[in-house]
Amino acid sequence: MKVFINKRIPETGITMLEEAGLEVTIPENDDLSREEWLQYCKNTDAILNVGANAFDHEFFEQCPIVKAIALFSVGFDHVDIKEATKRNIPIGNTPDVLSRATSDVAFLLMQSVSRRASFYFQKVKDGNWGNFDPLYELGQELYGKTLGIFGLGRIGFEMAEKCKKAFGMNIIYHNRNHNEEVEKELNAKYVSFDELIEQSDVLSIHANFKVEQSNLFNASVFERMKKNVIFVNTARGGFHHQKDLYQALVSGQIWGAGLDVTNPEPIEDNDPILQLSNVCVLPHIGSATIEARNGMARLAAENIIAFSKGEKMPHIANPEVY
Ligand SMILES: NC(=O)c1ccc[n+]([C@@H]2O[C@H](COP(=O)([O-])OP(=O)(O)OC[C@H]3O[C@@H](n4cnc5c(N)ncnc54)[C@H](O)[C@@H]3O)[C@@H](O)[C@H]2O)c1
Ligand SMILES: O=C(O)[C@H](O)CO
Repeated sequence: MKVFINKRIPETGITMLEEAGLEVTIPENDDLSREEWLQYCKNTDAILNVGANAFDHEFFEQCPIVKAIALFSVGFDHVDIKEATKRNIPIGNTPDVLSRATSDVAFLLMQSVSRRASFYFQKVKDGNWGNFDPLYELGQELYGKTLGIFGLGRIGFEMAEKCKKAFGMNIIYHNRNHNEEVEKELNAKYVSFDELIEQSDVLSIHANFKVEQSNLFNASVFERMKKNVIFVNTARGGFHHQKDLYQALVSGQIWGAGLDVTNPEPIEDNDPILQLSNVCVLPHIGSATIEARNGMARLAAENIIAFSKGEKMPHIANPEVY
């Protein structure tokens, strides 16, 4: 069986595939245009995909030979799941192995913004250490504050747990369903969306993205948040309206923002948000640790190998395919 991988992944995954007797193709140039990428996809049985290439109507029409797709990500918002399922194509993903690393980044962004760390680091790099000033660009402490989690799944839980342990934060959450275990374990309280945005001192997004939720966090939501709120998004940039977020930050309607994901991605070079002292932006590095990336490679390879043996993929985004 032929497997196309569009970008090199940790060796462990490639070795697993080769030892399973699969024919692996990885292009020399791994920065493929859409056309080049489609060309490779047309000639393969299975795809191990790194990145946000859209598996949309065009893809499924042009690549009828593809029988299985293993994503090198937990998120699958770039895949038309209905269409894949209709065509009996299992879509594998990589849950759990990146939850710690991604929640670490949410925690890091929260702290970086609360103490203006990236702003001050830039000043030092610019040779502008500055004099001790009792009133200049002060941070705020997180002890005992309220953390609101939007989407309390695997990553949201780990973020809530860290914030509880490190800062004794009160946890409120809004999710598709109640999670009684989490309520008991972290003394977390389920709230409505309105309560979440009105009561949080830190609001951290961890839901999986669907296009219907584009720009859910927009001007009308930012204006109802607390003035001291730190807005953290490590889920998908599509959840927030980038210009409305800028306005809310620059007008002091909200206190700060930590973003590992932006809208659009990559962020535009001239996005004025990059000039603000109350913002920290990272280039989508949630899962960028050796441990998480090795785990992702292993899970993605397990998915492809299971498929090649006629077995169910063990980590799957569309279990209804079986
Ligand atoms: N920044 C990164 O590098 C990075 C890394 C990994 C994952 N992610 C993102 O994080 C997301 C979450 O990953 P996970 O493993 O925790 O997923 P998960 O499925 O375990 O958790 C998502 C939770 O969000 C809830 N949810 C979805 N839509 C909602 C809505 N409209 N209202 C309320 N709750 C809603 C779901 O019920 C679920 O409990 C991924 O889908 C991905 O987009 C980003
Ligand atoms: O969803 C994920 O796993 C990350 O965002 C990497 O794409």
